[in-house]
Order: sequence, then C-alpha cells, then structure tokens
Amino acid sequence: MKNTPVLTIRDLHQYFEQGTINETHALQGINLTITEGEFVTIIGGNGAGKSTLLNSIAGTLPIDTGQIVLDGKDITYDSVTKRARWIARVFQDPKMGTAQRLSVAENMALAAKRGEHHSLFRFGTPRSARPRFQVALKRLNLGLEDRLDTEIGLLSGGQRQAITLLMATLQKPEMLLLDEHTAALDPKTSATVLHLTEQLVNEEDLTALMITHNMQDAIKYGNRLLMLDHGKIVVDIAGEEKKHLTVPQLLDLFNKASQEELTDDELLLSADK
Ligand SMILES: Nc1ncnc2c1ncn2[C@@H]1O[C@H](COP(=O)(O)OP(=O)(O)OP(=O)(O)O)[C@@H](O)[C@H]1O
Repeated sequence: MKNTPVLTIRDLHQYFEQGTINETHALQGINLTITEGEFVTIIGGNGAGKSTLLNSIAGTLPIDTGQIVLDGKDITYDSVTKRARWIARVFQDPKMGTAQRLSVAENMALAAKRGEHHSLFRFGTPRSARPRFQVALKRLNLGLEDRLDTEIGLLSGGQRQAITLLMATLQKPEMLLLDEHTAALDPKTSATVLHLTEQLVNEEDLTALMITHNMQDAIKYGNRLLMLDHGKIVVDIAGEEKKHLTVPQLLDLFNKASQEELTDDELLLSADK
C-alpha cells in the first residue's frame, strides 16, 4: 500500500573519533521517513554524510544515538547479517557483491537465498532454477542469459553491476540501497545501468535509496531527492516539483541551504555532464 512507511529514521547521530581532536559529527540528527515505492536519490558534497547514512541503515556502522525502524521492526541494534534479510545493497565497486570465481548462475543461486544462514547454502546451482535465472537475465538485454556458466570475474564492470542489481532484487528486499553503484562505469554504461535500475525499481515496486554525485542523474531518476550537507538533510523535494527541477535550480537550492558556497569540483563537473 502506498504511503506506508517502510523506513523511519529518528534523530540519528553518528560521530567518528568522538572525544578526540579529530571528532567528526557526521550525521547531525537525521529524521527521515521513506514510504513504500519511493525511489529516493541522495546528493551532497564530499563528506556530507551520504555513505555514513547508508552504512547506518545497512548496519555496518553501530548507531551512536537515534532509532531506525524498517517496516515496523526496530532494527537499530540488529546486525548487518540480520538486516540483510530485508535490505539489499549494491556498491560502487563491481567486484563487491559477487563471488568473482563463481559462475553467473552460482552467484544468482546464492543471491536467491539472501539473508539465510550460510550453513543453509547448498553450493552450486539447482538445475531447476536455471530457466528462472535465464528469464531474469534476459530482462537486462545484455545477452547475459547465454552466459550462465561464465565466471562473474570475466564479465565487464557494467555487466557485473547489472547482474549485482538483478541479484539484489531476486528476493524482493524491503529496501534497496544503491551506493554510487554506477560511479566506476563509463558514462554510456552508467546510463544503461541507471536505466535498468529504474526499470527494476518500477517493475518490482521497490523502495530504493540511491547515492549519486551526478546532479542530472539525481533529478532524472527517482521520485524524491534529498540533499545532504554537513550531516543534515538540507533539501527534500518530491513529485512534480522534483520532475521539473533543473540543475541550476538544484545548485541554487544547495547554495541557499548549505553552510557554504558549493565549491566541490566533482559535484560541479557532474552537474555539467
Ligand atoms: N571511518 C571513519 N573514520 C573517521 N571519519 C569518518 C569515517 N567515515 C566517514 N568519516 C567522516 O564522516 C564525514 C561523512 O563522511 P561520508 O563518507 O559519509 O560522506 P559522503 O557524503 O559519503 O562523502 P563522499 O561523497 O566523499 O563519499 C566526513 O567528514 C568523513 O571524513
């Protein structure tokens, strides 16, 4: 049902090296509710807290203060492994998220069992699952349905990210976290994988959170946009307002909301793409 909260974050604070001269207050009281079917893009300068936010949700960082509720369950103190039953994540590095020496089919078989205890893994590929994997791969339109027995490590970065994405959604996650998952790809491949991301999110009715450094992508994809600055959400735009947003308007919003003028070269370059 739409408008049902999937993820609720209450007053989340994250510190690094607390109490030392190097203390960083990386997340400064984040309050956020993401509802079913929302595809949220997150943008912000270097060090704004984007990865820290995703790490806090995924559980790779213990939370200093605050609460995280996923689909009604308080997961604030749950382990990464436990959260993996409900949260899928795709990283920037195409080598992460797949076992390089295993075949496409073997990787997909493991993904289909995401979140289950490792001792339950039956290594190898149940033959009965192969047609299902082929159908899923065909949707990528990259000819990968004929490469079920190819070692994943032999595929290109773009092909691997496409498969990782597919694997993340084989068992519908309650939340899909995309951590700059196209940043290591060339612009054309990045566009293909982003298009595929949108297609999967829409077709599977997923709830997703995607970090990007590219302002145009942040505007083009998804139905809600958050901008982070110094550990705070400074822009939160959704629906029609987001659809009609332009890069200069977004830069303007950022400069109005931010503690400092946007000087981040990477972000500016991305904006020009
Ligand atoms: N493990 C860590 N130890 C110490 N400080 C950290 C650690 N991880 C992040 N930080 C600091 O926390 C702040 C937020 O970092 P984070 O990586 O979340 O930013 P980001 O928005 O993802 O940046 P980028 O776009 O550069 O990846 C930064 O000041 C960073 O230096």
